[in-house]
Amino acid sequence: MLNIDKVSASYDDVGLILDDISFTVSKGDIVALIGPSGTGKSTLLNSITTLHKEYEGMITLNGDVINPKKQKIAWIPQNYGLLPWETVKENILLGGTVRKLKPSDLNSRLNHLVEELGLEGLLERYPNQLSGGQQQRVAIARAMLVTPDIFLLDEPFSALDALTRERMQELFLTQWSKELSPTILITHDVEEAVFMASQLVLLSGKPGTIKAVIDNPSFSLSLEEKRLSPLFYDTIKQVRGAMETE
Ligand SMILES: Nc1ncnc2c1ncn2[C@@H]1O[C@H](COP(=O)(O)OP(=O)(O)OP(=O)(O)O)[C@@H](O)[C@H]1O
Repeated sequence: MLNIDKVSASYDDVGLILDDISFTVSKGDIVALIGPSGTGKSTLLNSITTLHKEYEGMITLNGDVINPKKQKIAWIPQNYGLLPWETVKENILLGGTVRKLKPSDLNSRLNHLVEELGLEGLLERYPNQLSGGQQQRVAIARAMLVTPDIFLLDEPFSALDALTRERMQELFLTQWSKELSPTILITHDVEEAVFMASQLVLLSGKPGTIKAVIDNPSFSLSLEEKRLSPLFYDTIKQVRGAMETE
């Protein structure tokens, strides 16, 4: 379980960005963080990865202070985080560095993802030779290469066209459901949040605080029926309503 306990984050030159944020993400949960631009969503993910260190409060994973050298964090940052001097294939394989897998297992996972994500023919290219959507799909492949202790997804599908985006949401959920790693998803798309998350945490204000926490009753529906279900639409309406109220 990922536990975020009374976290208040700041930047030296800017001051307080996030104020007293607490929530937990259990195995089997996907928490969507939604809220206006600048409420500190990415800062919270950066704090969990330990990249951002200016915060008070505690962030633990299964009771231990987070340590990316020991725990496998699959992180898709907003700028994709690809290494420009490595090829697409090398960038994807970086996702396997913490968990030691047999080369044959790693290769079959790689081949499966390359096919599912439509990356055939791009493996020897460098990131600057790819479109934004292609770079984002490489970052998704890297995050999904091995099962992590947690997924941190910062607008992971934002650069994809609408149909690819829906396919990637389904691909992620299908793979995720095999191991159920605690997951935080940042998205500006309410429909995406309700399609993917078991719980939605709404942030607002500057500094960002938690405005509402909404459980998603449509989470357990099958992928085939979810987008068509009244429960799905009712939840989207509920979330929009909560975002609009002061
Ligand atoms: N490295 C930094 N130094 C100083 N201020 C920063 C830094 N990174 C972010 N900020 C500021 O912190 C605030 C929160 O930024 P953050 O990116 O966490 O918000 P966000 O909710 O993820 O926004 P968005 O939805 O636009 O991605 C913003 O006002 C931003 O300008």
